[in-house]
Amino acid sequence: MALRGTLSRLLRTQFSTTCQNRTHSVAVLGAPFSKGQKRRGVEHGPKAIRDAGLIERLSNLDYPVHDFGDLSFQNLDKDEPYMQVPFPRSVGRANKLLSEAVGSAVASGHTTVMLGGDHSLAIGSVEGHARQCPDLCLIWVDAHADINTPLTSPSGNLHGQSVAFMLKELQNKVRQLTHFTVLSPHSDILKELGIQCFTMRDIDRLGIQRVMEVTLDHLLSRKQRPIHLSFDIDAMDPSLAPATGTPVNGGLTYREGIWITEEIHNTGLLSVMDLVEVNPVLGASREAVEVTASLAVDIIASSLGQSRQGGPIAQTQTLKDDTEQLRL
Ligand SMILES: NC(=[NH2+])NCCC[C@H](N)C(=O)O
Ligand SMILES: [Mn+2]
Ligand SMILES: [Mn+2]
Repeated sequence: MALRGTLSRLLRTQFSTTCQNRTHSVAVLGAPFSKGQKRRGVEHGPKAIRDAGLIERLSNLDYPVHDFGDLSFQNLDKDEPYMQVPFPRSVGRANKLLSEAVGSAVASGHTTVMLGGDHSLAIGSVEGHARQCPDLCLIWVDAHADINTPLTSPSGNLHGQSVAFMLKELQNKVRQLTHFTVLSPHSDILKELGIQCFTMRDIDRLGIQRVMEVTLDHLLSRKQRPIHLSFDIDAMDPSLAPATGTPVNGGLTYREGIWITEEIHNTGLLSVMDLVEVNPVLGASREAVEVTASLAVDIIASSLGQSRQGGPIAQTQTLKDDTEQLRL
């Protein structure tokens, strides 16, 4: 009994250090995959984001950055559609590979950044993360709720179904995975499932500051949980992120996007983030592609603590300033 007690304490300690305190090092993982939808080009997302200077930008922050390069996804000769769903086996395989890669990056103690690729990759990314950190919470920033099923999907594409797959697949395996927040258009099913959701109208009404306050309170007030941020670049207004497959007018402003990521960074709980749906082939010009990719870099860097002035957010400096203000 005593031995079992000690062992389980030891395992608990290991588990909690794996899933907390994760700003020591960053792992970057490219996932050049596009078969969660039918348009070509989104597999070049990781290269476009790296070419826009991601690694250099992250290196200016305070911790070591490990670029693990791109996963290599094999092409399957035979991958017949399932109902309307194209490439079901390719998506399954890619996500299995990604799940393992994300899982081992998290287990090694890195805050992990997954560069997509299309948003079907969140299935594997969240699964790999959840295996290590079963009590994670998920923040989904997107112009779409991605909660279609093969029956309800207008396109059949799996990148519009990732959240549905997570709920279905993971609810038995990872029972605690009930803490979701989606920042995206309203959907009745989200309400029915008790998933908190903020639409652009909510953001207009409440302001992004209040929206993030309520979101983080909902997810973290009872318990500090590791955060999985799944950021679809199409959440940003198409004037800022034109090179993407399913743009929607009236998206987030630059400052709203950065506010979201700053607030997530400030929790100190970001554990894994996905940055998906940058499609360099769909940009109308080279400039459109560069603008989109460099916005992706800004979003990632800000999630990892880059201040608006460029350097890391100096926590101690902020504290000191506050104290001095109090003394005055
Ligand atoms: N990850 C994305 N960009 N998803 C777009 C989904 C679009 C549409 N709702 C569909 O199911 O096909
Ligand atoms: Mn989307
Ligand atoms: Mn999406």
